[in-house]
Amino acid sequence: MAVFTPLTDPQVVEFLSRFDAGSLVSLEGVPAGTENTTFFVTTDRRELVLTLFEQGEHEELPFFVELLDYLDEHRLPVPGPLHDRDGVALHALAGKPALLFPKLPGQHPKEPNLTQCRELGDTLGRMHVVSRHFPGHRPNPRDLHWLLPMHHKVLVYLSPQDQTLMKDEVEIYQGFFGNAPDLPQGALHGDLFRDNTLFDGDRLGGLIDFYNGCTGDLLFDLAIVINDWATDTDGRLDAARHDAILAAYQARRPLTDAERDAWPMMLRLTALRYWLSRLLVVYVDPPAHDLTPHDPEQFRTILKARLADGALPLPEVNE
Ligand SMILES: Nc1ncnc2c1ncn2[C@@H]1O[C@H](COP(=O)(O)OP(=O)(O)O)[C@@H](O)[C@H]1O
Ligand SMILES: N[C@@H](CCOP(=O)(O)O)C(=O)O
Repeated sequence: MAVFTPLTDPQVVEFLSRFDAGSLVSLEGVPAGTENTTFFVTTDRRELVLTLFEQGEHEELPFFVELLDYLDEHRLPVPGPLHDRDGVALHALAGKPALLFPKLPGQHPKEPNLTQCRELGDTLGRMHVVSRHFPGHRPNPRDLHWLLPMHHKVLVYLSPQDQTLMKDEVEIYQGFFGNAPDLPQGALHGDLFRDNTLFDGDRLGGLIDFYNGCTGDLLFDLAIVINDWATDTDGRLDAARHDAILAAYQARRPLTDAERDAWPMMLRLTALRYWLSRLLVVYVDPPAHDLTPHDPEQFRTILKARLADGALPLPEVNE
């Protein structure tokens, strides 16, 4: 159960009174969240989601509001936050920063089919076309600049072989990305796993949970998607899902030559990024609340599979 901050009906009634969103009918805590407190709020006019921010840098919340507003204005399927009658989106509730969102339709796909993969690739491609012009700025909090200092913190918990694997990988990324290949930049989701999407059947209802959102290499976002959406249980790439996502993505935004060169390395870097962030949660900085952490091993397996197999050929782009 992940309602870290309970709310009463009168608190929510008072909160809703600032918005043109109708009157409270029901309030339901959402068990699925892992970082923030989420409620489904039904009013006599619409279905909403109320998020209370439990952790993270609260001063970064205006960036997320601007990014979601921007993507919503460009007709991407994201929950554009509701603004009150004075135009303000971000408020405090029960002492926590709070945002109200439209409730988007659908469920998280566990085993996405090829139509869903195409939808996702198409939407991410559209998003990256518009996000290149997003004026905001937030450096990627999980890129190589983060890997470099943070990987030292977990080495002591790893077997000698895994220590070597992690150290060697970070050094290789430093050599490759340190020489700064010229990769297209823009705003990223930063964590676009299946459980941060909602599908209503084969229709993409929305992309949610933008709190890893940042600006940086667009390729980083795409590699996270492929490692989560197109990987089999043994960590190896699933060619059909891989091709469906990448063909649809590239129909919107073909990869540049520099991105094609960097692709195998970016798949490895983003796999290690999650191996490391999950190890940090398990060994170094466990959450205050009692939730089962994600399994770091899954991303070690993915990294080893990318090393053994390399990347699959990128599908041809139809001009
Ligand atoms: N706009 C939305 N529309 C529909 N469901 C949502 C929306 N936002 C969040 N949810 C639901 O709430 C759950 C938790 O939200 P999320 O932002 O992922 O929280 P956390 O960051 O704590 O993991 C999601 O898994 C999803 O089921
Ligand atoms: N989706 C991630 C969790 C978010 O990553 P973090 O670096 O913000 O902790 C996962 O599956 O590990």
